[in-house]
Amino acid sequence: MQQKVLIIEDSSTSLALLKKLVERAGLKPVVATTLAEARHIFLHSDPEHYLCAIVDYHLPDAPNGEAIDYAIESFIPTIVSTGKLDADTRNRVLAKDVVDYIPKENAQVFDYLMRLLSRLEKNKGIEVIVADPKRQNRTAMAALLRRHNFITLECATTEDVETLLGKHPNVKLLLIDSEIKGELATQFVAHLRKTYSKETLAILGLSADENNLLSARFIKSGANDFVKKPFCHEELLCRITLNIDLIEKVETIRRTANTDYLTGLPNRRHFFYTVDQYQQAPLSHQSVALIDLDHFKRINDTYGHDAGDAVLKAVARRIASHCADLVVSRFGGEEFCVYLPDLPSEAAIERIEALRQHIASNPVNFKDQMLPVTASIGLTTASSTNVHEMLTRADKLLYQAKTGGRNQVAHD
Ligand SMILES: Nc1nc2c(ncn2[C@@H]2O[C@H](COP(=O)(O)OP(=O)(O)OP(=O)(O)O)[C@@H](O)[C@H]2O)c(=O)[nH]1
Repeated sequence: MQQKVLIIEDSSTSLALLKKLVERAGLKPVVATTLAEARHIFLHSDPEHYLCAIVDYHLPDAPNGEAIDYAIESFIPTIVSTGKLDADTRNRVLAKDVVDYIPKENAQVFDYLMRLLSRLEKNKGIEVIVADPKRQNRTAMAALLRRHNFITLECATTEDVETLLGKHPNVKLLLIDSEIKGELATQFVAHLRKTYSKETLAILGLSADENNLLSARFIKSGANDFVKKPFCHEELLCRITLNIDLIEKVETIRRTANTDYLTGLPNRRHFFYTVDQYQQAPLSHQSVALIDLDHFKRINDTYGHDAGDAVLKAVARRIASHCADLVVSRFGGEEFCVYLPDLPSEAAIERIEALRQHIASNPVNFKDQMLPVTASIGLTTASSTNVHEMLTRADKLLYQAKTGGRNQVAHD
């Protein structure tokens, strides 16, 4: 379901701009020009359907931020838009439990709002651990993070942090107080870094300690950042966003570097990395299948390059679904590779023969034309710790399958 954004705004210029921005972010704007109208609209709504509200500080029937209180009380993460930017208004806005505030009618700020909306959307899938020995601190911090749509997990000891990290592989951020119970906080951060890299888990140290050396000690032990208590919410959230943005950028780069751009399958580089991971443990069986589409040039020549691309994508999907438990890769051009760890030879042969039949019996629909596709496959079941040796054997067998008439599996 498309997420909604409640906009409470009486200026028609700002309203038009906000609506456009919300739509551009792929969200559905729901508009009210007064607090009364917002109450009416929201009466039959489910807060769960709203990503957030963007609320004007000053409205005809709510001149002093009453609409902000209403949105917050309705459990919607609330962003305030305000024409006034004086310190008093800013402090009054931030004293309410808002996500953030944006000054109105400033093009750069609207760019910031776009990023904020996208962040709120992404945060819904991000788990954060708040590790602090004091329950009151934990609760306040978790409430602040939930306002930004993060999923929060709380604990008081280093032992519990490790248990939570083990149970929740999607945790991207750990906020750890220097007074955490258990191990010394900085030592514990260094210990965590043996398992969790800076690119997968951001660790942010917090401390009320007057000792100025603590920030450096946290960072040298492997923390991504440090914030001194008492902290300004705005600064803390900026730092959290910076660190999480960085983790996501690294994830994107890693994904791109390991994925074939056309089919979305893992690429050759990822194949070798994954096989290497499997080979770290002793394996009683290993097989490698090289799959090459037959007369693929003809498809390009007859139906065009787009048709060729569509066939490659369709075959990739079939291989991926048929071999979901195996290591699959597009090696390049019209060649794919499947690595079968721990499958006895007979089972591997059966599996790959079934894949060949699956490809051959499902022509690809391209613009309502059914394009027949077959594949020749070379399969070696002679296990070796050197996967390159196995690939050379599979390649020779593939050649046999081609010269033997195509649309067949040749195995040793
Ligand atoms: N559409 C499309 N074509 C590609 C892509 N990569 C490689 N090709 C084409 O795949 C074709 C491979 O042709 P050949 O190596 O002669 O092999 P073939 O026609 O499949 O013949 P056999 O393998 O002998 O059955 C070439 O025409 C390449 O241009 C791609 O990403 N998209």
